[in-house]
Amino acid sequence: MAAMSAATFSVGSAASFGPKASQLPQSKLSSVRFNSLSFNGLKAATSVNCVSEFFGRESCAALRASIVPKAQKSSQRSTNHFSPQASYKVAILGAAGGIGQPLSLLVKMSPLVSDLHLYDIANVKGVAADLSHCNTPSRVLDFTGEAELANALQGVDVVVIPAGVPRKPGMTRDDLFNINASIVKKLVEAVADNCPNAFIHIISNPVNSTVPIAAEVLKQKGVYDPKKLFGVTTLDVVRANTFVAQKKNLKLVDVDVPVVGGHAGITILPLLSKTKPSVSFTDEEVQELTVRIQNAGTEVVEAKAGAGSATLSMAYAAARFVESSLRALDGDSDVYECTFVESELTELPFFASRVKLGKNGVEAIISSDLQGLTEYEQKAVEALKPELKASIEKGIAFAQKQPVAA
Ligand SMILES: NC(=O)C1=CN([C@@H]2O[C@H](COP(=O)(O)OP(=O)(O)OC[C@H]3O[C@@H](n4cnc5c(N)ncnc54)[C@H](O)[C@@H]3O)[C@@H](O)[C@H]2O)C=CC1
Ligand SMILES: O=C([O-])CC(=O)C(=O)O
Repeated sequence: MAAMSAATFSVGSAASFGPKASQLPQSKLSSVRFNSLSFNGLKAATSVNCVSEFFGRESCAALRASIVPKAQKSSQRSTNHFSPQASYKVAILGAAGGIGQPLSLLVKMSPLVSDLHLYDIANVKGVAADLSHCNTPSRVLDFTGEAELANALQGVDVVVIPAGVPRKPGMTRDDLFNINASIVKKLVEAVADNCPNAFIHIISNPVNSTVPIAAEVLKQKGVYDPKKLFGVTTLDVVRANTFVAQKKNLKLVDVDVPVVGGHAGITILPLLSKTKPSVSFTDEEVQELTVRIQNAGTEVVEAKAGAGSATLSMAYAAARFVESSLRALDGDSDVYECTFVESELTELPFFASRVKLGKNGVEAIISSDLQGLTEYEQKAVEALKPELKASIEKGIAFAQKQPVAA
């Protein structure tokens, strides 16, 4: 156990056992890199099994063998091992919450993170103390309350915002607007003042409105860069991949389903016809899978019966999006994710789709995803637009009614 927890591996060392990223199918890239996070301290044995899906048995045997000597060596160190790759600062605002805590743990495992800033209005000190004992590269700092918010954001490259209230059974995401709109507005004002060049990942619901609020705040502050503001919709892709793999009996790591539109009800639109690997669905399967993916958040809210909404799967999805952003910042030119961004793909000002990420944020919006759709998908794109438009306009109107202090 001690040896395992002391094992230290980097993305680079895992990758060197198998094909280069450019040799892997596109659909595998995020998962490869994301799975390799787990080499940086936790669950080494399980991860080796998982990664053998990509790297093959021989490579994995070599990898497994190499765990032991590295682990033995590193167990003699008394302090954290700082990897030369770890160079990015990540701030999580709402870090003590249901999403914030497991997300902080997953980001703590990233070999690309040098500093992890955990901010919340309460209870974050203990979370940070606990997390700081993990012998992975990043330094963990805690910040409590508004007075410490500016410090939490100094020099930060990626800001993740899961702050706000979650749904209870019977509520829509829009029912969270009255509380979460103000929370997001305040936090993004601070981001604009303290780290205006950071990538901003908005998790707080309703994402279809909170992202437009954030954009408006950044515009009012004169620092809006549409390429760096993201609504996190990765969980919709994660769910679509899981449900499709289960339904069609496919290997999970192979499956990639783009999900477009927004992040609420019918605005969540999985493009099943674009599933990779190519797979055919009956009309009934399309209907059943689409509805399940659209209602997956509600499925969790109901199962939790008043104790909140998705936290663990959301943390997993958000950590994947953070890692993808860090890889893009680090110069990886092969990073694609679905996300809700300013877009010209439709007549709406914001739309979720696959984008290519680069050092400066969104490098390209993958417009081909909206071409060659089935009739069902075309109709669904048209059907989601009125609701998405209303949510976007609601967010913009809210932010314009309460302009930020200069
Ligand atoms: N984008 C997506 O796919 C998903 C979004 N969500 C949303 O994420 C949000 C958070 O969900 P949970 O973590 O489950 O809620 P939670 O209630 O467990 O945690 C929220 C945290 O935010 C903190 N907070 C509240 N006001 C704050 C402020 N002004 N500054 C900093 N921190 C503040 C709270 O103290 C708490 O620690 C919700 O709005 C939820 O709807 C949840 C799942 C998926
Ligand atoms: O359903 C919710 O309220 C939380 C959420 O956005 C999701 O799980 O997709």
